[in-house]
Amino acid sequence: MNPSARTLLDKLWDAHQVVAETAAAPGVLYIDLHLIHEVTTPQAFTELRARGLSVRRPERILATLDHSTPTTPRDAQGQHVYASEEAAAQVAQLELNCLQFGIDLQGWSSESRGIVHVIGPELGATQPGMTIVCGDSHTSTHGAFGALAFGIGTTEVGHVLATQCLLQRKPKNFAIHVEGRLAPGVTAKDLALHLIGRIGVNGGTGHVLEYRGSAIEALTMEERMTLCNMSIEAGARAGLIAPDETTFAYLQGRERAPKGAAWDQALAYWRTLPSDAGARYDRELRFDAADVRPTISYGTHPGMVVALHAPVPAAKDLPERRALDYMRVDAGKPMTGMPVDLVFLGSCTNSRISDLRAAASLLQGRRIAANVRMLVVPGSVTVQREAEKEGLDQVFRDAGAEWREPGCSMCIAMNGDLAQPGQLVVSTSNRNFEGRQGPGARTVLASPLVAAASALAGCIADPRDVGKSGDTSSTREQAA
Ligand SMILES: CC(C)[C@H](C(=O)O)[C@@H](O)C(=O)O
Ligand code: SF4
Repeated sequence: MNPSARTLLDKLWDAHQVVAETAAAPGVLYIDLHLIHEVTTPQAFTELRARGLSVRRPERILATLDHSTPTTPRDAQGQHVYASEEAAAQVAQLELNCLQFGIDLQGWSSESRGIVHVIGPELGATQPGMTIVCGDSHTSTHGAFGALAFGIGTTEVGHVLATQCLLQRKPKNFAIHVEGRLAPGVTAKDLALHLIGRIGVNGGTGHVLEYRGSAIEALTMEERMTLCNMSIEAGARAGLIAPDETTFAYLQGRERAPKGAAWDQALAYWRTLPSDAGARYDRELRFDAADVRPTISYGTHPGMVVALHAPVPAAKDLPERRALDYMRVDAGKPMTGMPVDLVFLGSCTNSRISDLRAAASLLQGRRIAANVRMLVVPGSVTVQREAEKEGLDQVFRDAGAEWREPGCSMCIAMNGDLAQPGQLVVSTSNRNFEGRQGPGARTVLASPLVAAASALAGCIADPRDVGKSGDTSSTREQAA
């Protein structure tokens, strides 16, 4: 054991802690990139105004509109149709705040607008070695690049706006080693759900999860983002993956990535970031990628998951019994075959181009079931344009799905996209608590492949069965 060996987290921390933490006080961490959106910023700007403060480094902020924005086209008068006055006011307020404080906003007219966690990487603003914060829990997504990225509260948003620094205590190191290869039809989403099922929704509390091993190295950047996105659902402060050639290839040439000599210099630094051999972790977990099967949630938190055809486990306590009741799920039976009302393909977990391609590969030349409504919501205008260039929008429309404008959409149901009470939604998003997708709505978290297969079958179905003769109806019979 080398006592000076450091983990990726240790290195990121050491490089950004400008005042050391003591037993009595947290340390001061310098923040490289601050992401902001319309929901968690209004009070922070109000506070700045009240104190007569300016924004310390406006050029270090990436601002976008995503949560409250409608995903339907403008009306006949060319106006956006907001779900509520509150939603419209949030958007107008961020527009005004950005204007007044000199912040560049990816607003309605920007070709770069989209879900904050989709556009950061897309623009190359998210880079290895950075500290990245946002008033949003799924900031963990950006850890896929070897950046220390985590969610903060609205008060802290104000601190970062004013000082570009944050008071923080260092989290602990938790290594998740995954060796081998995911089987065909098994995705990064399945891996994330499987992991949360294993360690629980509080399993990562107080820790940063560093995903390691051959199975992680084999993932694309978009798959790594899906995995890191859900770290917060395991209770972790953040997720991390060491930057490697896959990371560098993804970033090179992107709008905000370093160029020329600055690129070479950045690359040299980024290569020093991976955890040293012999570095010590506070906790470690190992499993084989081959253990992961297509996985879905059956309850009302992302830790209540089950392999696609496996029986739903019996409730262990009162909250679990309540969850099964709410979901109208029977213990002892598999989820496959359960009738589906809605399918949502979108959110910062699974709305990137590879997610849309995966779903489209199953929907191509087929029709979704008559009882199902399917919403396809690209994560950004960039994803939207690329999908349209490839003709994926037409594949979705021809299959009977709705092709929408980018935004958080039905992931959070604060923008007009929501399920009706009692409706069952197979959703590629990351949260499934009671009412998340609308009052009384029942959410089943799944991969884009499972979502597409379920849309086709009209009930929860296995993507590996699509195209096999008589498969989907036989799943339905099984349930009856
Ligand atoms: C609105 C925001 C504070 C919230 C979050 O922090 O995650 C949202 O993005 C969510 O997914 O629930
Ligand atoms: S897509 Fe969903 S999880 Fe992601 S930032 Fe938006 S509301 Fe939060």
